[in-house]
Amino acid sequence: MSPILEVDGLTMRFGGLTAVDGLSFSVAEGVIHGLIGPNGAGKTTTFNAISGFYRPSGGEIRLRGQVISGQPMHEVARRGLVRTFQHSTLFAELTVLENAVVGTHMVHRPNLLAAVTGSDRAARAEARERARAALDFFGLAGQENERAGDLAHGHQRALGMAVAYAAGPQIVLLDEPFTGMNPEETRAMMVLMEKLRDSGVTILIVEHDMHAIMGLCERITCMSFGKLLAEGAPREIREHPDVIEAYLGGTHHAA
Ligand SMILES: Nc1ncnc2c1ncn2[C@@H]1O[C@H](COP(=O)(O)OP(=O)(O)OP(=O)(O)O)[C@@H](O)[C@H]1O
Repeated sequence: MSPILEVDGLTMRFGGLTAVDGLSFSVAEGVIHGLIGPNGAGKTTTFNAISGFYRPSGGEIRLRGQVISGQPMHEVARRGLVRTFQHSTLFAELTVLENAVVGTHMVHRPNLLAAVTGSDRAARAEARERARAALDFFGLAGQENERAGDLAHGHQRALGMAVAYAAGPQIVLLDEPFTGMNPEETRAMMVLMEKLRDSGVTILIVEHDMHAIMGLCERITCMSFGKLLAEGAPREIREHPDVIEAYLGGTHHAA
């Protein structure tokens, strides 16, 4: 099957520092694909470039063969690629449902104010329906009216995924979704991700929790110092001498 996402010679420079240096990899449709590497390897920068947060200094990013690099985030989202952030609750003061409604407007109507105030009745009802379906999918249906900031940590993370899912993406980029989770929350989140993948959404995930990454991903890309270091199935990556060396030689150790 042709890849849904292609990163082709991506380069990101910040002044004199090259954070990502000619990185190429592709993500097959319908899989959970991991992007790993020691601290400072360039993973978050890569995510920011793919999702339209940064304009690449060089290279090209393609979604289903169409160039998306250089497009703004809302346009990238409209085309079907949505990301979550490391600290993913969008609006702590809004209710769970209102947060999910904002997710639907990432692609259907980029006007946040209209999203929250709901100037147009039919569109608002439709957005609420999509938002409710997303909350239901992630097991948050009973908490629609709670303030997002009051949710337990694991539920806040699930809400971050529901907000992304409400946008109706073909591929989601998850940035360290297991940070701060206890083992039980991690397991619950892994089940949600598999459910998301099984619903037809491709997942690209940056994560330091090696146990979770190895258990979840069909394929893993490992980068180091901005470059591709190794790529393969979890077992190949776990046993790859360059990967072991990169982790042991750096400040971060694989669990
Ligand atoms: N906006 C920026 N301006 C300048 N340098 C940056 C910027 N963003 C990232 N960098 C640098 O680029 C390099 C890659 O950083 P990045 O955050 O992408 O790595 P990472 O693999 O996500 O690390 P971590 O696992 O610690 O989150 C680092 O040296 C970092 O200091």
